[in-house]
Amino acid sequence: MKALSIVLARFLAEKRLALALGFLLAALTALAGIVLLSLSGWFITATALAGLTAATAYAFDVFVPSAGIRFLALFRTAARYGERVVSHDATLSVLAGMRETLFRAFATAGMSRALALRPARLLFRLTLDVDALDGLYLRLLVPAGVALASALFAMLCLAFIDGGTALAAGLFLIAAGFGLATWAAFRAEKPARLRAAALEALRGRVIDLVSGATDLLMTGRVAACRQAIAAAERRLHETDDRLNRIETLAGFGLAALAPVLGGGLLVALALLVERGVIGAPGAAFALLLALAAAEPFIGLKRGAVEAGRILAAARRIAPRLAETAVERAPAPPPQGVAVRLEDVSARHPGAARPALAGLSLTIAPGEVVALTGPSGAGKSTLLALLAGEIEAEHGRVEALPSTLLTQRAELFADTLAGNLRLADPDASEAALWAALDAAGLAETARALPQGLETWLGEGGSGLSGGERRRLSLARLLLRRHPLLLLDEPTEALDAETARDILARLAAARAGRTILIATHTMRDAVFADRIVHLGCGRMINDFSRMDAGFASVAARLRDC
Ligand SMILES: Nc1ncnc2c1ncn2[C@@H]1O[C@H](COP(=O)(O)OP(=O)(O)OP(=O)(O)O)[C@@H](O)[C@H]1O
Repeated sequence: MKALSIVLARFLAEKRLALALGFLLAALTALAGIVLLSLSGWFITATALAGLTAATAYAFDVFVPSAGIRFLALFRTAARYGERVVSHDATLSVLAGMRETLFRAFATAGMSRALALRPARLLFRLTLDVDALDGLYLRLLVPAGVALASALFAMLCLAFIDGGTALAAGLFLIAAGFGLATWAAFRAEKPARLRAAALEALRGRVIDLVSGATDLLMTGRVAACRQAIAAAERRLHETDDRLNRIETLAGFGLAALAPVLGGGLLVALALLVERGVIGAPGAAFALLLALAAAEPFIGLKRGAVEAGRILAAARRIAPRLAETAVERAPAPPPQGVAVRLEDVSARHPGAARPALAGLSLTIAPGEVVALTGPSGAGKSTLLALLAGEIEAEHGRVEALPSTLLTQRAELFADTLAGNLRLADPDASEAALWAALDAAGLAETARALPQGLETWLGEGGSGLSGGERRRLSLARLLLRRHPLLLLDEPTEALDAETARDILARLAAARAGRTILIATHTMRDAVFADRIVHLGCGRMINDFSRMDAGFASVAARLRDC
C-alpha cells in the first residue's frame, strides 16, 4: 500500500487536474449511457401505450424525450472521446516522467556495478514495470470509481420509485460486483507475479543468448541456454493460461450481474406495478436503469486480473521514485589547484578493505600526472573518486569538473555523430569534425560512405580497437572539461597508434590537467610527474626533475 501511495502521489502531483477531469468524463459517459438506455425504454413503452387511444396518441409529446435521447447519445460519444484523450494523455505523460526519474536513478554513479550484474533488471523496470503502472489509473481506479458511481446513481434514481428496491439493487451491485473483482484480484495475484518473473527471465536469457552467443558456442552451452529460454517461455504460457481462466471466470460472473439483478428487479417492479405505485413505462425505465448500471462492473475485470502485476511493479519502482539523486561530484578546489586530496580513504560497495587509504595529493592546473602501481593498487579507484563515481569514506576530495575515459570503450549502437554528441548534445557538425581531427579519426570517418551518420554496433563494433579508442578520445575532447582522467588510454594499442594518441593528448593539453592511470613506460614518460601507488597508499611522488622519476618509469612495462 505504501508503494501504491508513492506511485499515486506521483500521478496526482503531476497531473491532478487532468486525472480528475478524465475520471469525471468517464463517470459522465457511464451515467449518460445509463440514462440513455432507461429513457429509451421508458419512451418506447410510453409511446406504445399512448398509441392505444387516439386521444393519448395526439397528446403524447414525442419531441422532448426523443431530443433528450439524441442529446444523450451525442453527449456520451463526445464525453467518451474526451475521456480517452484526457486520461490517456495524462497517464502517458506521468509515465514518461516516471521513466525519466527512474533512468536518472539508475544512471547515478555507483549503480554501474549493480546494473552490470543484472542488466535485464534495468530493462524490465524501465519498460514492463512502468507500463504496468498505466493500469493503476486507467484500468483500476477509473473503472472502480465509475462502477461505484453508476451503482449509487441507479440507487438514487430507484429510490424515487421505492426505497427498499433501490437499496437492495444498489447493495447487490456493489457487494457482488466488487466482491467478484476482489476474488479475481486475489486469485490472480500469484500467477501475475510469476508471470512477471517468467517474462523477466525470458528477456534476460534471450539477451544472454544473443550477446554471449560466441562464448556460449565455444563452451558448448547453447543447448542449455535454449532449454532455459524454453523453460521460461513454458512458465510464461502456464501463468498466461491461469490468468486467462481467472479473467474469463471473473468476466462471466460480472456479466451475469445484469441478468441476475434484472430477474430480481422484474419481480419487484411487477409487484409495484400491480400495487399501482408505478406504471409500465416507469417499470421499463427502472429495469433498464438497473441493467445499464450493472454494465460498468464488467470493466473491473481487467483491472482486477492486473492488480497483482500493478502492485508488484509499484513495489519495485516506488523506492527509486522516492529516492532523490545524490550529488557526489567532488567539491571545487581553491584557485590555483586542480585536484586536492586530504587523507582520503575510499571503499567499493561491499568490499572488505578500502581501495584507497589515507591518500593526500595536490595537483596544479596544467600538470600531466601518471598514476602508476601494481594491479589493484587503487589507480582506477582514484580516478573514479575524482569523477564522482564513488564517494570518499574519509577525508576531503576537491577537484575541477572532469571527464573520465574508462578502460572499456563506452560506445553505443548509434551513429558516429550520436556517440560523439553524448558529450555535447548541441555540438555543431564542425565541432564534431574538429574533435575527430584532434583524435586522429577524421580521415577514417570521411572515408566512410555515410560519414558522421555511419552506424556503429554495440560497444563500437564496426571500428577497430584503435579507432574505438580514438572515438572515445574525440568524445572526451569535445567535452571541454578542465580535468581529463584517463584509465590506461593506450592499453592494447600498437606502438604507433599509442604514440599518436599520446601526441594528440599533448596537443590538447593547453588549459587542461591530465591524470593517466598506466602500467606502461610510454604513458609515464609523457607525464610531468609520476605518482606511484601501492595498496591504496602513496609510495612515491616524483616530478620529472627528480632522480626517482626515471627509476620508477624504468620499472614500468616497455611497450
Ligand atoms: N567495483 C568494485 N567492487 C569492489 N572492489 C573493487 C571494485 N573495483 C575495484 N575493487 C578493488 O579495489 C582495489 C583497487 O582496485 P583498482 O581497480 O582501483 O586498482 P587499479 O590500480 O586500477 O588496478 P588495475 O591496474 O588492474 O586496473 C582492488 O583491491 C580491487 O579488487
